[in-house]
Amino acid sequence: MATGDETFSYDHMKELKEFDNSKIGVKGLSESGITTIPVFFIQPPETLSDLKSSSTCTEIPLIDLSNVNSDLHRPKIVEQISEAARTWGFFQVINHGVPVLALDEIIVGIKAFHEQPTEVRGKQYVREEGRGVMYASNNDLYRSKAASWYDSLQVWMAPEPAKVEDIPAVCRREVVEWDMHAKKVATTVMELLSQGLGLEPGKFDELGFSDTRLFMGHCYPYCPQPDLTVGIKSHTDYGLLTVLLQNQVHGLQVKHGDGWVNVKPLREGLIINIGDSLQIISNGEYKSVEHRVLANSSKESRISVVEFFQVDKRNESCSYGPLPELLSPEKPAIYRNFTMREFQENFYSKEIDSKSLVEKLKL
Ligand SMILES: O=C(O)CCC(=O)C(=O)O
Ligand SMILES: [Fe+2]
Repeated sequence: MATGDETFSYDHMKELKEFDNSKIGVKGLSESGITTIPVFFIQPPETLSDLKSSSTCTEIPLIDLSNVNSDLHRPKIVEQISEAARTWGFFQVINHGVPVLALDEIIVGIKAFHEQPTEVRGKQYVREEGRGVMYASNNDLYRSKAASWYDSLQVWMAPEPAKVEDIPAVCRREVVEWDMHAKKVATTVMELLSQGLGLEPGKFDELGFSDTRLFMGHCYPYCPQPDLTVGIKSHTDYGLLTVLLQNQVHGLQVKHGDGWVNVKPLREGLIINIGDSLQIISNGEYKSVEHRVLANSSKESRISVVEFFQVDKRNESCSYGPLPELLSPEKPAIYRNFTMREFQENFYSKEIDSKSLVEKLKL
């Protein structure tokens, strides 16, 4: 009989370490056929009650990039994309130029990685956040109050790219190619976003917006108790821009107004979102918006491929802040500058959460 003592003797850290050392990830837990999730995955009541808040049936803006190089159509696309970045912080692009084959291959490659036999995967399980290749469950496992139901493969693409031979063979070519495709799309989008602020298209390229690139291949396996945990808890992304591709399994939600909006899987679509750093350097014009992933209740794993873009993280003392071109007596800076050192410290000191960088820098 449960006496209640278990609650008091429960050692969160010990349980986390046992799980981490088992190297099986949540994929392994899911495959073991468990019907109840370990206690350390159970989210606090405030997180759980918010999961029940209704999601509206609106959708994030959809932007067609087919005529992006036409003088006639470009201004309209600039307007659409900057409006989406100002009001939603999230949008989906189609006709972005990435071949359908490449979209399919990266999803298949990441799925294949996560679906290798547990022992094979376990040999590659390593928690080393700052460089090279990492495969682990919950990047912030030891920094968060409760764990979430996802595993990820993380590969640093720049400024110090992981050794190609360290990228798992099942998805090596796909990951390397994806970096190129994601960077191309991000460049196009950044040019449009720059124009949307009234700046030269090449402004963000000059700043080196893609000098730091982090690739992540997430897996959200079936969760037997999706009402007690999350796929990824609500957070904003820290960098400048994120490019995201998902398979056909639902789960991603974006905060809009008081509610959550489901980002429906759209074959051939790429999801783009504004990160905290871009909210700051655009002096609040573009919004970095909270998003989360629900724990997956479908038998098929949800796979997502994410690439984060940021200025060179090695420029530790370099200072970034609202672009002077955007400031005027009517529009003074609303954020102070930050250095990459500060950015890095903030990133690694806490669990992924909401707006911490933006809040911290607010004047
Ligand atoms: O898997 C997703 O759709 C979202 C992942 C995400 O938000 C992140 O990695 O920052
Ligand atoms: Fe995110």
